[in-house]
Formats: sequence, C-alpha cells, structure tokens
Amino acid sequence: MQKTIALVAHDHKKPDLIKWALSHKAELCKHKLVATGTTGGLLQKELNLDIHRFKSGPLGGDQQIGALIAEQKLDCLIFFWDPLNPAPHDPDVKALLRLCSVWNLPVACTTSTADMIVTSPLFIGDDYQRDIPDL
Ligand SMILES: O=C(CO)COP(=O)(O)O
Repeated sequence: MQKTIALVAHDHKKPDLIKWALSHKAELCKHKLVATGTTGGLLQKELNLDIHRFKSGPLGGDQQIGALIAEQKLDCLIFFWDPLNPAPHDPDVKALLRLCSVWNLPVACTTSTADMIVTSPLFIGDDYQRDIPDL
C-alpha cells in the first residue's frame, strides 16, 4: 500500500539524508513523499522524484508536517535533526517530535533507525495497523 513519508533534515544533516534516501530510492519511489522546503528541493534534485515541498522548517514547514500527523495523513517521518547545533525554531522541532509520540507515528531520527523502518516487513507489508489514540 502506498504510504505518505515525510523527509526532513537540518542543514548539517542534509548530506546524511540525501545519502540515505539514495540508498533507499527503490522503496521510497513507491510512496508519496513530502518534505520541508530546502530538504525537499535538494532531495528532488538528487533523487529525481516528485516530492511535495512544504515551507522551510524555520518558516513553518515543521508545523505543516505536524498538521499532517494530527490529520492522520502521514505514515512515517524521517527527521534527521541536528543534536549539535541550536535551531531558531526549536519549539517547532520539539512540537513535531511530540506529535509523533502522541500519534504513535514511526519516526526515525538516525540513519540506522531509518534503515530499519523502511526495510521492516511491517512497513513494507499492508497488514500492520498502528494503534492511534482514541481521543
Ligand atoms: O528546519 C528544518 C526542520 O526543522 C528543515 O527545514 P528545511 O528543509 O527547509 O531546511
């Protein structure tokens, strides 16, 4: 089943995300891809895939992706945030990660976790239904 996957990386982590996405292009191209602005532009160029680009993270892109989660329109987030450099929009970053926990969304913040998510039979198959809050 086609899923919607969001791809986001902070500036120092963008090379890692591009490398990771190239190595999983065969799986990623089966799904609908969305991204924050700058990340999406780079990925589009490197992967040559159609990617819906939201606003840049500091301009509200993280919040737009958060809204997708709250509306149950997102299936997975790959978010390589930067633990070594402060972001001006840190509250937005925190809010996005918080919503992943609220909605039990599969989220990867490292390449190893991202590898495991997109190669998991639970991700690739159609049967797995994650629990979502009954609010
Ligand atoms: O800041 C970001 C995520 O918090 C990413 O935004 P960009 O993809 O526009 O750089």
